[in-house]
Amino acid sequence: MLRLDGVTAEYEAGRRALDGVDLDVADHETVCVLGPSGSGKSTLLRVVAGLHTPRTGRVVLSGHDQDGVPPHRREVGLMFQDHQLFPQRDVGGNVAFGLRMRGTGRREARTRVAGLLALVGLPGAERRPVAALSGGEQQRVALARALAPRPRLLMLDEPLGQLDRGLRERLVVELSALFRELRTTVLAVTHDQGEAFVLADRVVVMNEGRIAQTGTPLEVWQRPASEFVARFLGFDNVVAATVQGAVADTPWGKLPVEDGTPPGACRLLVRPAGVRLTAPEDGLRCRVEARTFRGGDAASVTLLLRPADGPRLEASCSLREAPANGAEVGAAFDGRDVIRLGAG
Ligand SMILES: Nc1ncnc2c1ncn2[C@@H]1O[C@H](COP(=O)(O)OP(=O)(O)OP(=O)(O)O)[C@@H](O)[C@H]1O
Repeated sequence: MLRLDGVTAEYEAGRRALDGVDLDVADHETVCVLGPSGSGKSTLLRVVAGLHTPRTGRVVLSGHDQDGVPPHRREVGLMFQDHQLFPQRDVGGNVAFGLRMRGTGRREARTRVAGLLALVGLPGAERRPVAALSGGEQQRVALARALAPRPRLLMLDEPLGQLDRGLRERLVVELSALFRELRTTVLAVTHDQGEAFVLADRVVVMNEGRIAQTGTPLEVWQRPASEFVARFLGFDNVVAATVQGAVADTPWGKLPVEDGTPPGACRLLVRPAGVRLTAPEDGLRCRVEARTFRGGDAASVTLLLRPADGPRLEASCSLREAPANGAEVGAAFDGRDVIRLGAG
């Protein structure tokens, strides 16, 4: 459906916003682009939409090279962070805009607009002026407008950026169901990992204009390819280590690693879920330095452990088992959560 081949893009000569990006998006796939601010996520969307001309490389949509094809001929829907609604039209007029351009009949347009407004949590808002909407409401109207013409490729830049948490959580689940139902191909930029996890068939993590890793959300969370990806996902237990056989020598002592882990000096990630609490004498002896509550159904607590030697260690445990601040505990390690990271 979409292919980028060695795409580089620059706003100023010599400073690459995209640097040799290769990416394939299959029909009906939802791909989420994640990455820190300035890593090139928006530029990627702009290049695909035809709003920015790449310096080198190709953008191919449904087998057609898009070189020289203007934005309105690309059959892509794009929703920006700053949503750009038409202030002089009411909500219904905004959502119906793309439908009118495509000659959709009045009755069908009305039904579809009503359905989309209900979906984004603004049922019956057709006649409201957009100037009277809050930022979050405007964002929902922009989303409905981008969805209305059912574009073959829908691109969203932080689609739920300004909404409050409860609404985001509800909308993201509905969006994911909607994308599946409409069988739209989606390329979405988000900085919210939870959102990417729900929406994406595949995530692309970007760093300084390059793709640092791509894979299913599970693959990327379970096996971050590099220290950059691991830290971007919020993992802090990353240390220098030397792997030999089924053991890694680390500042926390000798840790088990999975069979087949390549030997040698490397950076090593210990996922907090793989740190099990024991009696102090049965593991690496640590003091509990801080506890952070993570809500949700499977309420869990992140513990910051201070070993006598070596850097601090994050562990997670259930609320019920959480030891008190200052408690002495032991830490034991599960080799399945001890991961050798690649360079880069
Ligand atoms: N209009 C512009 N003029 C000059 N440089 C720009 C322009 N837009 C983006 N850049 C630069 O290109 C690089 C990539 O920016 P881009 O907006 O694609 O990143 P991003 O990952 O979308 O960031 P954010 O998450 O903050 O939106 C950055 O270094 C940025 O400073």
